[in-house]
Amino acid sequence: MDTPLIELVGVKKSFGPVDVLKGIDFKAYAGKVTALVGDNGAGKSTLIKGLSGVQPFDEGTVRFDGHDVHIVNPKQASNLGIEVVYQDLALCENLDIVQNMFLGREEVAMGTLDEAAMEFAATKALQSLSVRTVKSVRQKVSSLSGGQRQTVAIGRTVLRNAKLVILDEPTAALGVAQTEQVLNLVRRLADNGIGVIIISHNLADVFQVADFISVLYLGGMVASLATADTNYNDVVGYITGTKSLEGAAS
Ligand SMILES: Nc1ncnc2c1ncn2[C@@H]1O[C@H](COP(=O)(O)OP(=O)(O)OP(=O)(O)O)[C@@H](O)[C@H]1O
Repeated sequence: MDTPLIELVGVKKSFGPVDVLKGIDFKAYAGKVTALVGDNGAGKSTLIKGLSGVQPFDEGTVRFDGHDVHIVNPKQASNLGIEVVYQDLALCENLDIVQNMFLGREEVAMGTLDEAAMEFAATKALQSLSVRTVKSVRQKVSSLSGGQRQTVAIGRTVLRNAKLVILDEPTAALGVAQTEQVLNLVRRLADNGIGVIIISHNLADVFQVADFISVLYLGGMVASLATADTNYNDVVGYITGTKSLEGAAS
């Protein structure tokens, strides 16, 4: 297998006396979708916050594209090409799609915003994901559905030339058809060569979209599996702790 795009070795994080991540090993690959699953409180968000520099890890090694890195703030993560799409999506309702996709990184030409260039780049980013559900990139976000909003947030990561996109529960608030759309989008992100980590409580989504499944249980990584080599019941067993590390191909 290729060098992992991201590799964690022995990563730890504590809050006071509480050990939340107890020496985690984890890998995710370019062009692949890796699902990170685990029950409430297992440590998924803490792992993601460490990767995105929001809440740096206490100990352990982080390798990005084969190189040791120290991600201590979000800017550093972003410079490496790590983008997180949080559940709240961080979109501005009163701005249109282009404005949201360029938020804080607007292109300027001769002292004014280069609207044409931004519109072109936003359209191109959405086209690279074969997005057909958005009528106009000048639509306000307030007029978009939940699935379309996810599309905008995911498109923004493409525009930022992300190498690793982390999606926190991207389908949690969506109905069946929109979930399908977003999962297709997740697949296309990976097909474009981007490494994708998806956090989800919905195992049907996980089995549909993920190439690999990593299971956290009480701050430990109990299984790292190829989706093709496992099944729903086993993954539920790892999540609930009824199946142990033994037998896990981690
Ligand atoms: N800032 C903090 N201070 C103290 N404890 C924390 C802090 N952040 C997280 N924790 C604890 O760490 C544990 C893991 O939390 P985390 O949010 O990473 O879990 P999670 O797997 O993302 O759960 P969920 O699926 O509910 O979002 C929990 O027991 C939580 O209470």
